[in-house]
Amino acid sequence: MKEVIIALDFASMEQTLNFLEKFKGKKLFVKVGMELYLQNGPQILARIKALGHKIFLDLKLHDIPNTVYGACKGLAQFKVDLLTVHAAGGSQMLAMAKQGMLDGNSPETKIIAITQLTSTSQEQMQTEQGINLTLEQSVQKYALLAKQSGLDGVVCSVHEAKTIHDLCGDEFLAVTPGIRRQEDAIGDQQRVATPALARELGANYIVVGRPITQSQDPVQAYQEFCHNFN
Ligand SMILES: O=C(O)c1cc(=O)[nH]c(=O)n1[C@@H]1O[C@H](COP(=O)(O)O)[C@@H](O)[C@H]1O
Repeated sequence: MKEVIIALDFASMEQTLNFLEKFKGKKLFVKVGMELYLQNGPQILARIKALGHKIFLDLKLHDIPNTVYGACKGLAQFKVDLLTVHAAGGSQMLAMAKQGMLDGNSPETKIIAITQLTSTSQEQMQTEQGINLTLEQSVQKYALLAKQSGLDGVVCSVHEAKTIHDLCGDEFLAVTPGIRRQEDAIGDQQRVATPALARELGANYIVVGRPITQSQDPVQAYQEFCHNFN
């Protein structure tokens, strides 16, 4: 299944609902990240769900295992489709995230791990995080850790998607942000790719924010991303 996920990086519920209205009832897969969730709370999830959209809840949880377990157990009630945690939290934290979701009775929520953010370059990773690997190796290491800890996939850039499937299997999800068409501004992203390259390298989902949300015609931009990815 290949789908375009729209990142709803808005501050308010009103802005979000106005944006979604433009799609005239089409069922979408949308991402609620920290900007929207932290200012509007869980009610934003209920509102979006009531419209029939699938939800990727991107909270990038990263804490001690017991705390992440409790957060996931609590978040299970919202029955989101995807949830993010940071692979850097370690194998025990990753396993406890999954366990929390199961104990909260939402086995259908897939948990995926952030490997290296698409805004991180290899040089920055090596100098600031002190990781003495290539970026590709670091992403692979985190992907294997996530897989061994029972997670459903990872967030990575398109450039790492193929090796992740080779290493972890085709069922293991590669969810890829940092998607830009030739004409789009790159902004704060580092490891970017076009939707066509994402298709070619086997990404399961592409996550697209500003090129759609800031577009003059978001519906048309969304359709263009879908067309080029599918
Ligand atoms: O977890 C994410 O979704 C994520 C991980 C990552 O490595 N890079 C990344 O850009 N994202 C998210 O993907 C979206 C990308 O937005 P744009 O750069 O506007 O397309 C944002 O909502 C980011 O929070």
